[in-house]
Amino acid sequence: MTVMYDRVALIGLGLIASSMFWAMKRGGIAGEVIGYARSSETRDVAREIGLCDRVCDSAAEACEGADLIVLCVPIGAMDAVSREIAGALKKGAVVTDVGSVKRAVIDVVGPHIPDGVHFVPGHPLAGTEQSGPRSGFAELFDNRWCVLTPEGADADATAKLRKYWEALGSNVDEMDADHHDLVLAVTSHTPHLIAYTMVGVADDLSRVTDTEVVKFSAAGFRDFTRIAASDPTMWRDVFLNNKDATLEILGRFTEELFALQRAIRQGDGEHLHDYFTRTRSIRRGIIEAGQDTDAPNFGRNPKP
Ligand SMILES: NC(=O)C1=CN([C@@H]2O[C@H](COP(=O)(O)OP(=O)(O)OC[C@H]3O[C@@H](n4cnc5c(N)ncnc54)[C@H](O)[C@@H]3O)[C@@H](O)[C@H]2O)C=CC1
Ligand SMILES: O=C(O)C(=O)Cc1ccc(O)cc1
Repeated sequence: MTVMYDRVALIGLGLIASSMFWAMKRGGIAGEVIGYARSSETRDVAREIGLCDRVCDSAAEACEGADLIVLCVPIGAMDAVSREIAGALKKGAVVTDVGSVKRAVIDVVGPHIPDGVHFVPGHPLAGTEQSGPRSGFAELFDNRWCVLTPEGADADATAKLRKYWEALGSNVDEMDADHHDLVLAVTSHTPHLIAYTMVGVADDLSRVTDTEVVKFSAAGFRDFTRIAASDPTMWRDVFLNNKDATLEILGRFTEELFALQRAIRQGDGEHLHDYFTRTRSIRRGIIEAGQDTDAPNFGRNPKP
């Protein structure tokens, strides 16, 4: 139990912020946690369930005197909240964020950060399809990666934020923001779009009833429906703000899909078999690296 920051401000009180709060409480990592959310309903829920030591009615008030400020709002709201808090940030404070896209956040938040305040962008690669102040839990970040994209930010501020995420349970890596956005386009953003599409296709298919879809959902499709139940605002903002990388990956995806479509039409079993053999090795690689979160022993593997 080591207090790393005397006062932490969480701006936006949804899945990620509430998980951070419970993880901070679990580890005794923050002296005091102050919260703010835009809607009064969310602030009322937070007060009711004891989410944050104090909940403020303005973002600026929540940031007064804070040593660490974490922006936990959808990407599209990052500009507005950083504008709101800029005047309240104390010298030496560290501002970070948890947004799923990094370049766009750096572009909109960076200009509002005053001299003497450090901005170290971040992204915990951990989440669920749930959202809102009641959805968080302390274990969310355990054994998951958190990527920091410091781009020349103060080395001490970055090193301390790294230790903070480790104290929350994560493994931490550093990356260039554009590279982060490309990696996430492959591993998270495009897969979400594909899940949204497949569930949309099932919903559109009038010859198969909704009841049949529910009744006969195989495990793969059930995973798609879970992912496609993710927060619409958050995911709209991800695609609007990681446009180039997502479009590049989608272009490659549709090319491969067309090739598989042709192999099916032409009865080219060799093409299909070779392709599926190659993709199988990716899954095996994930399991060998101890990153299979579905495995019963996940989280009990030694940290890499
Ligand atoms: N949900 C997930 O699985 C993950 C989400 N992220 C990122 O974390 C951030 C937050 O996501 P979640 O916690 O899932 O969202 P959420 O929807 O659960 O919570 C978002 C919070 O922000 C508040 N908010 C929205 N607009 C606001 C504004 N203009 N001013 C102040 N508050 C505002 C909402 O009222 C809500 O309290 C997003 O940027 C997302 O890309 C990162 C990793 C995983
Ligand atoms: O629920 C899932 O499967 C996720 O993929 C969660 C998630 C969503 C967004 C992120 O930026 C990181 C992780």
